[in-house]
Amino acid sequence: MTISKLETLPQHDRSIRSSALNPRPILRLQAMRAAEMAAMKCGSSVDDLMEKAGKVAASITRSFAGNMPALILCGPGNNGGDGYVVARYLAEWGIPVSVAAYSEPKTDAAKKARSLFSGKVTSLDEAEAAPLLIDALFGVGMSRSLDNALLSKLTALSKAASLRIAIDVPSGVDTDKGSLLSDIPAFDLTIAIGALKPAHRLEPSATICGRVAVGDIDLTISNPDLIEIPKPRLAAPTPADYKYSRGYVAITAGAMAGASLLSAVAAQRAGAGYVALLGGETISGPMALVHRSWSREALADERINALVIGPGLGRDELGVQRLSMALDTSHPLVLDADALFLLSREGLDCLRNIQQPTIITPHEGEFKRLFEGISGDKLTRVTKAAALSGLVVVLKGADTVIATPDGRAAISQPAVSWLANAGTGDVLSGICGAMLARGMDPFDAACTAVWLHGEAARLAGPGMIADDLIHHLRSAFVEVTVAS
Ligand SMILES: NC(=O)C1=CN([C@@H]2O[C@H](COP(=O)(O)OP(=O)(O)OC[C@H]3O[C@@H](n4cnc5c(N)ncnc54)[C@H](OP(=O)(O)O)[C@@H]3O)[C@@H](O)[C@H]2O)[C@@H](O)CC1
Ligand SMILES: [K+]
Repeated sequence: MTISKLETLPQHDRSIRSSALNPRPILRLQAMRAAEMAAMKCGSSVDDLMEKAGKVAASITRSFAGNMPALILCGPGNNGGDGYVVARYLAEWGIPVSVAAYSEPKTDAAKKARSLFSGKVTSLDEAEAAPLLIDALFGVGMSRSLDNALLSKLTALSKAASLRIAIDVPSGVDTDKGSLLSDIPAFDLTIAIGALKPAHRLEPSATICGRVAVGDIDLTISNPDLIEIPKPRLAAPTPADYKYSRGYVAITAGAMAGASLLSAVAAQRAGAGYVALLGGETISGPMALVHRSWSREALADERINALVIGPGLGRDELGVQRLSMALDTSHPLVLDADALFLLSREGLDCLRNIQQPTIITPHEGEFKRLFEGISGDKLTRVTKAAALSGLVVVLKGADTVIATPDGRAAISQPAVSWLANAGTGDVLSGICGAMLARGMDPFDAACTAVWLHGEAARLAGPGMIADDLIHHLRSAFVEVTVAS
């Protein structure tokens, strides 16, 4: 290749700096029904969809459980219909299968599916336990708690089984809220029909679901407003990059040295080219960390691409002053920890002048203090909080939910429970800062940060502390880094 040809190679594409591979949509009941209707407009009947649903569920079941004899519990609606289709396929494949019905099928599609299954169907009372229990009682049409007789039968059959699989959602969860309508047993695998639902990712139902596999039934889902936080792809620095082009993150120090240091080192390990601790001269840390005195001039530095404030800030007068000065800048912001405490004390009105991209990362307690009047399930609360505050809200937890003021939202895959310890939130805010500083919009920045944080925790494993997260952030980074 000649030099002139080399020079005409495409420039570094900024879009690849933050692209994710096909996020998986999460469909609430209404969106699920809409996708079903859209499929029908394109020529699929409910029978077709049920056939696909049952076939893919049977196939996933066989991969998961092998030839284990199965007992399938079928309800009156289309979830029960899926169950009859699963039964037909498993029987065709030579797997011993018995079916017990809660009641006769009530929908046309379920009646047809029932009629095509040539095996015996007993009443639920007569059902005998099998090594594999398949729950096709109720799916997204579950409208109330299970009656006591049904609940105790389900519990007994579940205890007697070696493996438990739920079709679409476990019978007894609220599909949109992720709450439990009854005290149901946990499953080893849930086969989500067509797409994930909030119940597969929100607690407590996410835990009840066990592992989740999505059974594809060829639904077309465009521009979902709710997604699962995807594995990101981050471009490696190019030869043209230099420290400031990779992002300058300023971390505000304060009363508690360790927390702001954790946040700063996390920002460094999350790829920021330049990280400065403002106002934390006495704090040690890596030699590559820059220490700058707190001053209006330092804060006004136009090279700053993201300002993190809150970890270790303190709740005293100094903290209040620093927060107020930070809010007066035009830097993209990450507000966490003590900044959130002070905001809840001073009132959300302090945020009225904020125009720049801003992420807040409360845990449940901070969220409740900040948004006192907001109630409901986690997804609803975070969505309302984002609309009310005009900020990207990251409500942390085993099921972290991120929402934007314009109504988009994302839920994480279940996080490892070892993450519940001091300092892990400080690390997350530093990673958020690094992602904002590399120019991502705040929703993508928050999603990427939560993914990297969760992956670092998974890699760190049992007994991890916040410092270990920073160490494992590098390995998490390796997994998502693509050549530029
Ligand atoms: N989306 C798709 O594209 C596709 C979806 N498919 C499948 O359809 C499922 C949704 O089916 P669905 O709408 O018929 O509702 P479903 O969950 O079977 O339950 C409704 C029935 O249960 C009853 N019932 C409710 N709660 C109860 C309780 N506690 N105790 C007793 N009864 C209770 C309720 O009675 P009612 O409230 O009307 O009195 C009604 O009779 C979905 O999850 C997926 O598996 C695929 O087949 C095709 C493609
Ligand atoms: K079910």
